[in-house]
Amino acid sequence: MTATPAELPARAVLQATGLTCTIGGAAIVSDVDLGVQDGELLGVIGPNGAGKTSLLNLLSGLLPATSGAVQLDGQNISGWSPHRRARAGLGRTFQTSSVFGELSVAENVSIAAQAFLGGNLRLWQPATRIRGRSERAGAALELVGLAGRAGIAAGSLSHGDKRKLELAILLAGEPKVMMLDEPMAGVSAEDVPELTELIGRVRRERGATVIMVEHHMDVILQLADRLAVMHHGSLLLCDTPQVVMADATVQEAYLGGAL
Ligand SMILES: Nc1ncnc2c1ncn2[C@@H]1O[C@H](COP(=O)(O)OP(=O)(O)OP(=O)(O)O)[C@@H](O)[C@H]1O
Repeated sequence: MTATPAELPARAVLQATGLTCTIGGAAIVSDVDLGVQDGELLGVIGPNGAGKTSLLNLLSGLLPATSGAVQLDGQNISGWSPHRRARAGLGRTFQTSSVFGELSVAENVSIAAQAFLGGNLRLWQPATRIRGRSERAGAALELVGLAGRAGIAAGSLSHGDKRKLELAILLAGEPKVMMLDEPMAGVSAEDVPELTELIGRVRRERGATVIMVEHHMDVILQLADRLAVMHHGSLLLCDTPQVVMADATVQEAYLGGAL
């Protein structure tokens, strides 16, 4: 009997299989099987040192895998450089802010849009390419609410606004998968709700597929469709937030530690 669409497994845009990284004899990520479905927000949680950032680094190619595979849209991208993975649609932000402070807000986003459209940053460019670049950059800045501050130096933005700019930079590259590494890190408590709302809006308006590492449980519970729990480099559990939060092993893993 043919399966109905509802019974068919959802399509994983990004799939890790047996992903392992051993450094100096220690497995910092061990045999992780994890798929991110089209349009979902997958939260990655776990105590400090559990391997969350290392998992993102393995997916984005910044850390070489000892074994295992990564597939993007069904294509095996294992062994590809970080740059090639980014060009193929794996976008990434980092725990620490990574904007060019001397450049304007608009220039920061323009560079990302240019990289997506291809070509280099030479002065002479065909008018269509310049238009495409500035339209993409403008739309991304509009979405994150920074269009009115496009001309100011990125370095003069508040930490929360720098995080918004990083999102705009990511969006301008139109990634298939957005990987956010602790987007709330360093953001003041009063800016957290606005940034949380923004990530939710980006998902709704762009249909974005997101993997997000975050320690703020209130944020992750508000945004995530599923939660992957890392512990000592292994994937402890991946399920709905309700199932994960009720799981005795997860609660034990966190006993005495910050979620
Ligand atoms: N390049 C590396 N060389 C050696 N050890 C590393 C390297 N990168 C990470 N580790 C180790 O791997 C473990 C996992 O680190 P990772 O940063 O991935 O954890 P995390 O879950 O993101 O932690 P946090 O929540 O504190 O950011 C840690 O013990 C860390 O010291």
